[in-house]
Order: sequence, then structure tokens, then C-alpha cells
Amino acid sequence: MTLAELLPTYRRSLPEKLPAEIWPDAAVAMPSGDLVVSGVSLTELADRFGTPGYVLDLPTLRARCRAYRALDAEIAYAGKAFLCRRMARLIAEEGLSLDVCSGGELATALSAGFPAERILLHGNAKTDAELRAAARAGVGRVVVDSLAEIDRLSGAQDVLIRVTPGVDGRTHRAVATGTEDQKFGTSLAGGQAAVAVARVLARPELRLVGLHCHLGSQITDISAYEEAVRRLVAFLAEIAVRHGVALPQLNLGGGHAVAYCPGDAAFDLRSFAARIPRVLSDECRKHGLLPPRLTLEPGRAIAARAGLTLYRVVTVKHSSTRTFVAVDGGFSDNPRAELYGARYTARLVGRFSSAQKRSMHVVGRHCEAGDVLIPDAHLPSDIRAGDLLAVPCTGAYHHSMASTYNLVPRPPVLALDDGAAELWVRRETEEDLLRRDTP
Ligand SMILES: Cc1ncc(COP(=O)(O)O)c(C=O)c1O
Ligand SMILES: N[C@@H](CCCC[NH3+])C(=O)O
Repeated sequence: MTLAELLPTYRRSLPEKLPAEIWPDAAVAMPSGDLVVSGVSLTELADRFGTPGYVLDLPTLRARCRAYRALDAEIAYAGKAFLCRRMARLIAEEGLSLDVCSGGELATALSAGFPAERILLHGNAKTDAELRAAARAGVGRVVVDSLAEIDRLSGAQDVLIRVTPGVDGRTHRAVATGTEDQKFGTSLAGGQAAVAVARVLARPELRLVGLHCHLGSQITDISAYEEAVRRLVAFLAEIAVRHGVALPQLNLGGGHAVAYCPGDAAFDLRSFAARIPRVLSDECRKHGLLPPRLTLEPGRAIAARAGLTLYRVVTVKHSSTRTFVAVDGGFSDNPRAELYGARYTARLVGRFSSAQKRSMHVVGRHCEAGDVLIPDAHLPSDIRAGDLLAVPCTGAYHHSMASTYNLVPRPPVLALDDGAAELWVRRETEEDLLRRDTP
């Protein structure tokens, strides 16, 4: 045998590091075909806890928190990406603040002992019960989303005003929130933001601490954030002239994109960290203001890559047009593929296959023709029922967006660290589903 012939066999005998942009930091493909994450075999994990299952790598999560904490800004993790009590505790331990957008997220955070003063309450339609719960718990800041909401606030509270800056983050229409003509925030161009400022300032028990904007989600364009800073600093200057107050906080929201497939464009945090403070201080100098403290609210960029989903192949169907690989999950644990046309990859886990890779559709189990998790996935042609598949980058907006469509119970969340797995959220059962249902 020549060296060139031996090389592939030699390579296969070594553990293989997986593409770092979409897999957890410590994910290694073993020569056997198994995948090991933080020292835990995913084959064994699937045997022990069943499938489908959400897997969360804690060292990756913590590393993402620390990458953000290294910035000169307050970091408020956006709980909508993924929240449970253990997650809230990890976020607290890492020294981050927390953005919640519902009574449920607030209750989860409080029940985990998350410090109320580090919580921000968001929402375009906060109910009276949610506003009361926040006031009762001593939530640090309420981000006011409309003029009417100001009149519904009671008691002494720190308040930010959510401003719609009219900046296009150039992202999917369903998650673009910086432009006019939409349900979030008070319009800067339309003058509602200025009215909101005056109305909050007229309520002496409310303390106006700053402005907020959120341009949308899965954004890669840093110049959109620069433009938002320019517009909001100009507005801060207007507020200072008109009302004689210098607001100390500027919250730029989240939206930092991640890669879901190798080669996808992602958010360049280093460039953001270099460019944004510069624009902020330049603009403030121009307007004669002291730079406010920045707050950022990343959700996806903290949690997405730490997570992956494990599925078991239930059946493989060869139709006249293509091969369908049907797994034991789908739309109910990942609605993003259908909602946004989001693209993913899948990897066979647990056995080594030398079969040629072919294009096939990985489909879910739900009663929707559109329940296609991964169109044109490249998988070994000998894929068969019983095989395990891992889909990376599902740590954000998967568990939190899961449903029980077709009355399929929701998967568990399994947290991995240092060779051990801990059940963070157990699998939902059919009894759980029936418990809500009047007999
Ligand atoms: C107000 C606010 N902050 C932060 C986020 C987090 O967004 P992302 O997960 O894209 O960082 C969102 C969701 O888009 C949001 O609505
Ligand atoms: N659910 C969306 C993100 C929405 C962000 C919340 N404001 C996603 O999965 O991409």
C-alpha cells in the first residue's frame, strides 16, 4: 500500500475535531463514529435518556458568557433564547443580567434565585399581572414599549424606553424589529419616543434611566448598530436640551448572528467591540454628552452553539424522486426550519460509515408536508432505521419554541460537563399532556 492509500485509514483512527463554528467547543468525533461532547458519549446519552433530546454543553455556554463579559458593557442574556432554572443560575454565576419577556420567564428566574435587580422586563403587550409581578419582585428595570404602558406602571421603578430607530438590520422579515411600521417600540421618526420620554419624566415616582433599541435577530451587519448608536445619541442630546437630564444607560438589544452551517456568516464580536464604543464616544463628544453605559442583550450568540439535538431515525423511505430520512422529532422541537427556512446540518452518530454521502431530506414526524428539518442533507447512503443523528446549533430558540403539536411530548434538556450528564429539564410525558385536559 502506498502512503496515499494508507492516509485515509490512518486519519480514521484518530479523533476528529468538528467545525468549531457550529459545534460545541469540546465536541470530538471518535473513530468508532461516536460523538463525544465534554467527555460524554452521545451514543450512551441517547441510550440512557432516549431521543429526541436537547443536549447542552456547559463549558461552551460559560465560554460564550465570558466572551461577552470581557466587553466594556453590561450583558443581559435574553432568556427567550433558552431559559430554565439551571440556566438562570448559570447566567447569574457568570455575572450577567437577564432580559425576560413574560411572567413565565420572570417566575423561572425568580424561582432560581436570580437577583431581581439584575432583571429587565420586556414585552410589547405586558399584562397588568406581569407588571405587578415585576414591581412586587423588585425587578431592576422595565423596558417600556408604548405610551399606554407608561400610564399602567405603578410604584417606583427604573424605566427604559424602547425606541424604534428606523434602522434596517437586514435580516429575515419575521425577526426584523429596527424599522418603522411594526409592533415593537416607540417611533423615533414619528415622535412617539419623544412623547414617551416626556410622559415618564412627568411621573416623579418613575426614574427614566435610559433608551433601548433592538434591531432584530440573526444580524451580521455591524454598521446597522453604528447607525442606531448615532440616532439614539442624537435623541439623548435632544432629551438633555429639552428636559435637562442626561440618561445614563443605552441598551442596544441583541441580535448577534451565529452560523448554523459551516461557512455561514456570523457576527464578528471583536469588530463590534472595537467599533461600537468608538462611535459612541465620537457621537457623544459631538453632542457634548458623557457616554452612557452600554447594555447588550445577546440570546442566540450565548446559547445556540452550546446546544445540539439528538434524533433517532425511525424510517428511511426511497421515493421515486428522493430519499426521506424520518426522525422521531421535527417541527415540534424545531419550528425554525419551517418558520424561517433556517438551514441546518446533520451528522450520523454512533457508527462509522464509509458509504458514499448522498443528498436526502431529513424530515420530522409531524402531520405537515412542510415538516422538513433539513432539505438536501448530506448523509451516508446506508443510513437506516435506528441510526442516531445529531443536529448542531440548536441551543437557542429550540427548547424555548418547542410545542406539543400532534400531542408529541417535548424533549428533555441534558446538560453536559466534565464527563457527566445532568437532566436540566425532564422529558414531557403523555401524563403531563393529559394533566391539563379535563377528563
Ligand atoms: C428585546 C430583545 N432583546 C434581545 C433579544 C435577543 O435576540 P438574539 O437572540 O437574536 O440575540 C431579542 C430577540 O430578538 C429581543 O426581542
Ligand atoms: N425565534 C427567532 C428569534 C426571535 C428573537 C426574539 N425577539 C429565531 O429562532 O430565530
